[in-house]
Amino acid sequence: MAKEQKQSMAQTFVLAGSNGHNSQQWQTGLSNLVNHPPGTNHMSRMARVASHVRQKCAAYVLALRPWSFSASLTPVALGSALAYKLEGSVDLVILMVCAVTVLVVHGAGNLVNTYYDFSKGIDHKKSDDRTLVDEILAPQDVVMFGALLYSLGCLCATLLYFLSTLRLEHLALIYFGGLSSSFLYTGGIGLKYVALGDVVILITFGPLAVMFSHAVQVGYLSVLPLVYAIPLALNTEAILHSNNTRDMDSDKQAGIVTLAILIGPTLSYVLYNLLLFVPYVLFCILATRYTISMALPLLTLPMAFPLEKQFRSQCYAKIPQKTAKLNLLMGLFYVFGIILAPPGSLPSL
Ligand SMILES: CC(C)=CCC/C(C)=C/CC/C(C)=C/CC/C(C)=C/COP(=O)(O)OP(=O)(O)O
Ligand SMILES: Cc1cc(O)c2ccccc2c1O
Repeated sequence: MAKEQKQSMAQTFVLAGSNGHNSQQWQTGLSNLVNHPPGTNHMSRMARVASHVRQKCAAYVLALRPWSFSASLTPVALGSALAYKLEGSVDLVILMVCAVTVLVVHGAGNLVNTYYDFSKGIDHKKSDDRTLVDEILAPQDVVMFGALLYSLGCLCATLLYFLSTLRLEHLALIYFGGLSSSFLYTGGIGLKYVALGDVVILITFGPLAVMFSHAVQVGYLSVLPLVYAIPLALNTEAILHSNNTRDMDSDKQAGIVTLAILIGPTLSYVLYNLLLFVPYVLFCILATRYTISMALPLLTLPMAFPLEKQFRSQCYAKIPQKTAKLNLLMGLFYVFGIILAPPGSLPSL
């Protein structure tokens, strides 16, 4: 094979990697490169392979939409903080494994969402999620990656069974509840497409995830984490609601129904404000009635007002991402508030 021919083959591979195209093309390019074509500089070949592996890895990480991960990390931190207050200590290994479990199930849910939104023609060139629309990854890559994450989640849940004293049936109930919600959000019956996505998010990213993280630490199920999850769950739902309000027109065209479509733009604005500001009202009540450390999340109020203003002006660009940033900070301050509360000062059931 002539040297120029091999170089053009390598270039095809470069293009396949950067534009995406399909994984078969990428693999063909890769095997051609690693098959040591004579006359090609070994180091530059290796550098190209390394660069493409890096590009592919970056594509997989971006497909997970990591900006949304605050939504699953804050409830894990909250559940562990509550366990710390109740039991006086937390097991850091359990905390880490629990965080990875919830994170990978969330990530898998995002991939299922990417796959089904694309196959139903809901995602388009102007969508936030263009992993498949722009051919950054092939649908088969997304399916395989999702299956890998679900398997990793099951492995972590098994590890948690051995690390925690929580009964198997309780652990399995919450874990598979989270796993099925993450799939059914867009897969199977597709709860998102029949205006039930908001309920799924409120439950999974709120009570379910907080309860899971609390239960693996203390070894039993309790209703306390469900109550503490309320302010955080409302704020997390604000992320999704802003997302759905932004996508209202394209979702309508695609023939799906979301809560934002059902209630229209004006009530959507009212709902976004409720989801954004009711948690602050709850923190004010907790701070004045119980302990001042519960006022810590109020430090994020200056971030909430610009979001309200941006939503009111119907300029929805990046509102979900900005709300997710607020979610992370509010969640962290909430957790610190709980940790710093004097013993016995927090409301208990
Ligand atoms: C308790 C355990 C073990 C796990 C819980 C783990 C969680 C939180 C699972 C929830 C997974 C889930 C429902 C993911 C869906 C994520 C989501 C809201 C995607 C956004 O979907 P769209 O509304 O289509 O947004 P885009 O328009 O940006 O695609
Ligand atoms: C991608 C994505 C998008 C969202 O709007 C989310 C909202 C709440 C929780 C998770 C979300 C998410 O993972």
